[in-house]
Amino acid sequence: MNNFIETVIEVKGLTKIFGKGCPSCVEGTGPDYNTNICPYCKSIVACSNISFKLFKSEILGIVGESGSGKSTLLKCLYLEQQPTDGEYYLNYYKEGKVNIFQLDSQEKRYIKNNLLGMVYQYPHLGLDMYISCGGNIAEKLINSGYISISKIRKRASELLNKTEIPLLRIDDFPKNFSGGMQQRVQIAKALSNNPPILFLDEITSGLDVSVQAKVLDLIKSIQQELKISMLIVSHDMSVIRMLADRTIVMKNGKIVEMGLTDQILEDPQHPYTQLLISSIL
Ligand SMILES: Nc1ncnc2c1ncn2[C@@H]1O[C@H](COP(=O)(O)OP(=O)(O)OP(=O)(O)O)[C@@H](O)[C@H]1O
Repeated sequence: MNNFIETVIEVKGLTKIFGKGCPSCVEGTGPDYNTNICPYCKSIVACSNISFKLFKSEILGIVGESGSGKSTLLKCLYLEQQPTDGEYYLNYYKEGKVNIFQLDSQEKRYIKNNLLGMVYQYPHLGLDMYISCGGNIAEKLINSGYISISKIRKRASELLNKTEIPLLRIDDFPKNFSGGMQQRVQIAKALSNNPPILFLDEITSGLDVSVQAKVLDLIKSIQQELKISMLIVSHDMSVIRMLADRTIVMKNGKIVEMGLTDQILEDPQHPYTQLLISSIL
């Protein structure tokens, strides 16, 4: 843990409620009640008072069953969704002294284009299937300030090389690629502007087991080489076991357990975590 001393993200009290909400939403939902639906106003409490830190160069896993609030949390952090409440600090932006959720849309766009990368579960969310693989990467590079065509092409080639996509496919459309290859193009695109932080949402769901293993290996080697901080969401404890240094376990919108992945695997404290782990043993 000594390597993980610098905090790159700090999240405090993040809550996202779908519906009109009421003062009892947060207290009336969660794993103790086995629901994320408020019994009083029937709103959905997707994320409930979530607080954690992401450290420099670590992979932090977020695991939980479908509906536990993982994707909503990631969407809030990638600034695609505005939370109902909470604070979000990035040490790469104004030395971590400004609550990112309170910024205007222009500043949020700057942060998305320069500091954050995202790899989605479904490649069509991260890629335009009808522009070339190189064109997809170029789009992101242009958004982050690249203007020289030759530099863009050079950077795109470097990224394809890093993500093990044959260079001769640079002008092909991602719609003609296999699922595993589409995920690798997404990873190349997400890395193109050298973001210090990368979010990954269920990136291996829907891939064959052998392809899953290759994508996970790629993520691991990229992280080791580039030392970027990653937040990886999965419902699959074996994905988290393979990648994450620390793990957050979520259920019904709340954190039930957080700690070193090895510790959580060896000595899970919460019954829900014990259940998740028994599923992979
Ligand atoms: N736009 C929305 N409007 C209403 N409810 C939503 C919306 N998005 C998510 N929810 C609800 O919020 C809760 C958390 O959903 P979320 O997608 O974050 O969970 P998850 O853990 O990522 O699960 P999955 O892996 O199935 O996506 C669920 O009950 C979901 O139905």
